[in-house]
Amino acid sequence: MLLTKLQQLQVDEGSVAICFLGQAGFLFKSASEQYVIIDPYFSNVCEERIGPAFKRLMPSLIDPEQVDELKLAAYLMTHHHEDHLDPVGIVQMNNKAFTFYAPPASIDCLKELDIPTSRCIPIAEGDTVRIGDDLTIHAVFADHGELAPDAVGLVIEMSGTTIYHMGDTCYDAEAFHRIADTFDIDLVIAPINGKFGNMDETDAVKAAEILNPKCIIPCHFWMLPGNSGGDVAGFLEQMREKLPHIQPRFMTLGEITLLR
Ligand SMILES: Nc1ccn([C@@H]2O[C@@H]3COP(=O)(O)O[C@H]3[C@H]2O)c(=O)n1
Repeated sequence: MLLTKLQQLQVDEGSVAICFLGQAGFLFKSASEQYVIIDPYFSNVCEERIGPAFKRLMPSLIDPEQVDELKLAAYLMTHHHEDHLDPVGIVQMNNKAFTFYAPPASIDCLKELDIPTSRCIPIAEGDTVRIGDDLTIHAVFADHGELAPDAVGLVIEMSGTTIYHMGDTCYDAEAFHRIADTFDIDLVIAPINGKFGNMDETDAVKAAEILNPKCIIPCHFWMLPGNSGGDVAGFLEQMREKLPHIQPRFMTLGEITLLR
């Protein structure tokens, strides 16, 4: 149902539809009807592999098989942890007429799932990938520590907009200044869980001050009790007080918003 809604949505030139899938997962649709998915978490594999505190609280609103039917322009992953690279969901995608772009440890996981090498493109900080006329992906800094040394953030340019999905990262003012100097960012998607080295809501506000986007969407909250803290209300309050010129968009699960 959610995907039907997204497919029926008219996206005007110069706009991108952003659909929040929960945790760090997002699905983007451009005016030219290109779909890009990033870090979707479809299953409950974190509880199975890590333990009961990692049981998912929110249902997945999309089936991997349905996503497959969208004929994605790109399936992007910021790193290999299961809530970003869902091995259960990925093997349920039957046709797989799309390419994965992900850091090397993630590519290794895909190969273990028997995804052909021809469909796995490794990316690292500093890489740029152009896909057709209207989609460019830049792999940028992320610091997720020893848990995922090759983790990246991703800057996605599509339909005349620039979206920066920060991936899982700590706060690093110097690195964020470099990114702000390189890209004119419309939307930042920032983790706020404050666990396993990730930024919390205060860090996300400080990052927004440096990156200076038009709007910011918080993510990585309330999905897995063991790994999804995050004070959304505190984030919204701090944004209102400190950065009133930047629009925070708190998205509910399955919500679709238009970025212009
Ligand atoms: N006991 C644990 C706790 C956490 N984890 C993983 O560590 C990751 C840190 O951030 P993440 O990438 O959102 O996902 C976490 C778990 O997969 C794990 O594998 N075992």
